[in-house]
Amino acid sequence: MATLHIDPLPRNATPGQVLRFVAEIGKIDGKRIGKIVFLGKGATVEVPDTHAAKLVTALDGATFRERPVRVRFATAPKRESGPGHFDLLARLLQLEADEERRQMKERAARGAAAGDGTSLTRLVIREEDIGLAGRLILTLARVNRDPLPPNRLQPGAPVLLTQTGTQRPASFRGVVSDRAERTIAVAFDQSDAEWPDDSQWRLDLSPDEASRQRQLAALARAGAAEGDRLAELRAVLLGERPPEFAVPAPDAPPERAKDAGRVATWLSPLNEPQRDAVEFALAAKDVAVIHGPPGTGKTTTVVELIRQAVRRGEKVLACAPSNAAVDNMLDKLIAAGEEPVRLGHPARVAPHLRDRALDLLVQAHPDARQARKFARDARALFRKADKWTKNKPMPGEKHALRAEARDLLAIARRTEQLAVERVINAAPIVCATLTGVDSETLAQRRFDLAVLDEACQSTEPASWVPLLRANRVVLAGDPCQLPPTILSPQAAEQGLEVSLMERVMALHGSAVSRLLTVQYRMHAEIMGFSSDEFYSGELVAHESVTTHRLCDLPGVRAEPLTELPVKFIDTAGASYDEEAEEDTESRLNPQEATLAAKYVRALLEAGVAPADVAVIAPYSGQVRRLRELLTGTGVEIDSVDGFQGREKEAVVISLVRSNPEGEIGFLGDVRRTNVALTRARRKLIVVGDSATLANHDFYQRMLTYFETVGAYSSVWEEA
Ligand SMILES: Nc1ncnc2c1ncn2[C@@H]1O[C@H](COP(=O)(O)OP(=O)(O)OP(=O)(O)O)[C@@H](O)[C@H]1O
Repeated sequence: MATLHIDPLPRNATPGQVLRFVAEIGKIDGKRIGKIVFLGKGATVEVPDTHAAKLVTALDGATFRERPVRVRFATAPKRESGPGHFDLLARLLQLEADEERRQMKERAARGAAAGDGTSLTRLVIREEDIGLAGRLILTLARVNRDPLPPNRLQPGAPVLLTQTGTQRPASFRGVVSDRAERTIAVAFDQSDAEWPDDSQWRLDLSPDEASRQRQLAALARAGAAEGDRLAELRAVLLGERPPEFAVPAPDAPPERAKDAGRVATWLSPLNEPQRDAVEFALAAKDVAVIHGPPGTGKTTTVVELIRQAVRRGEKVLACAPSNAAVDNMLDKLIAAGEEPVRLGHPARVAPHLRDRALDLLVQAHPDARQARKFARDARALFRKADKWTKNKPMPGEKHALRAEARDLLAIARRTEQLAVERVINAAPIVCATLTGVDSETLAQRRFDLAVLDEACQSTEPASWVPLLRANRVVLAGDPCQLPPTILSPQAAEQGLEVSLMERVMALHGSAVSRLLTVQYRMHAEIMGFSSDEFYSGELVAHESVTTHRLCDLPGVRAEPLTELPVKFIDTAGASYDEEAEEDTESRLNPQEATLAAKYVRALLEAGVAPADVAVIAPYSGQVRRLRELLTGTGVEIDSVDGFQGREKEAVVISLVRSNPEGEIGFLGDVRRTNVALTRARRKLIVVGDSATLANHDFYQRMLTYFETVGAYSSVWEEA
């Protein structure tokens, strides 16, 4: 097979479309084309050697969705080398920062204070508590105890708490640690600050400037590196040097096989392609990529890889772009018996995993207890020095006391730092978000291996933050699932949307990657559309899931709803019109929400456990409406982004868009829909308006698929 590179393509092009394009224009039987190795703003496609030259001639200059494409044999796409590349990324980060500020200003102007969901006003402090490793936790509520209005202050969000109604308002930076219908809890590092408790307060979302600074610093270091491991890794990741893999010498004794990545004892039951991927990644001296469609066990494989690396005495940095994805990996590592340390603010760690958070582990360490004692003693000395006002102390005595207190404080800080180092040094696995790999905590510490899960959801600048400390890197992800969120269209256009993983795959293709294709999640009919559309029909359902149904679960009644794996309910013609949500820019569709909620209740009535059901909507306005409708059911309701990497037995999707103009907004990024459609194990229910959706080829094909598998129904039949 030869490999061709086609670009540029629209970001929402699907593998199915690209393969059809190659087949039609190149006049070649679609079955003869191999797979798509990579798809981003360009595509790398495998084609038979005998047809390769002919295809390049036919396709080069042909138009794909009205834009001409360039087609050539895949060699490293040209990038500026070294500093040029990193300067460009730094400029794109700056564009993104400018756009973020512009949008915040615009929202503030439009929403005049609380209306845009980024602020909560008229708050009072209801409770004070100490938690999350000695932090002050304030629980705030509305003065009149009303429910909080819709807002974007999610747990983990950085916020600014400001006193209102005073001349010189105090303000404090914190992190949202919990949220309920009427209260919001915020964690503050300054546990001994003065809190005027009879005041009113406002909370504002504040931009995460620290994360951007870390990325800029990482880019500067990566660009300037010379003569060290970072410079070598950079050369491979920019395509200036081919990646190297350890190969066993033909006459090497069996015990040397592990040098080439061979695994003697498997720690979990992986299938053959997953084992091959682990060994391939262990043999990589620079970089390896593990990619595959939803549910093919990328995270499962990465967890085995990390454990095998640790068994070889290596230190591993396990990262992902979001807190949810890091926790997903952490969860699996803990379930496997590992004891990783999780960096980051404890409020951003899922509550059931917080005992692995660095701050909490340090707090329990004997050195840290000693440090707290030194700090207490120092404060006592300061107080003593301040008290001597009546009886005149000996000359210099106050000064000496203060000097002693300062020395003690310095010792306390060093002792605390030592405790941090000891906890981290004792852990072979450190987990963090990409930009949570902070230099203050990790100091000069290096890792043998950095693993980046959900790597396609990260921008390249963020990926360089952990790479600065790693000798080798393994990237795992799926270019057909969610891309990074970019606010600035200009930055996206100039390349910020292309993840490091996509770029590396485009550069080195299958020489650097292993593909997983057997999935362990979805019934074959749930999988079918996604497989044809995004994965050239290559996705295979493992026999343990091919025909599994909801009614096979204990306690679930057998009826059509639980026996059939897929159902699409078409709301066309029923006037279920979408609306813009008041106060935010989001969308909702109230009647569609009611219909989706009706199906959720029917599933629960049939005996499906609430924890096994999820409702997904692409718009946060609809998510909020569904949460209201399903309060108290225990069913999880979230946006697509909140579900990437996860699964449920039954999933109900509300597609929301329904308008006479046929506008589908960001449903147009079909990778988002791919994620939504591939979360269900045994039952997928989709509610949507075919009259709006069918204006778009992708959704037209989705509707045809639902018809083919007998899953199509109209809301009129349901009434
Ligand atoms: N070899 C295997 N044998 C049995 N079950 C497996 C195997 N590999 C993965 N699974 C199961 O398949 C499901 C999906 O695995 P995992 O979450 O690792 O996939 P993923 O590729 O990371 O998914 P996504 O693309 O959604 O992030 C999980 O329930 C996992 O336990």
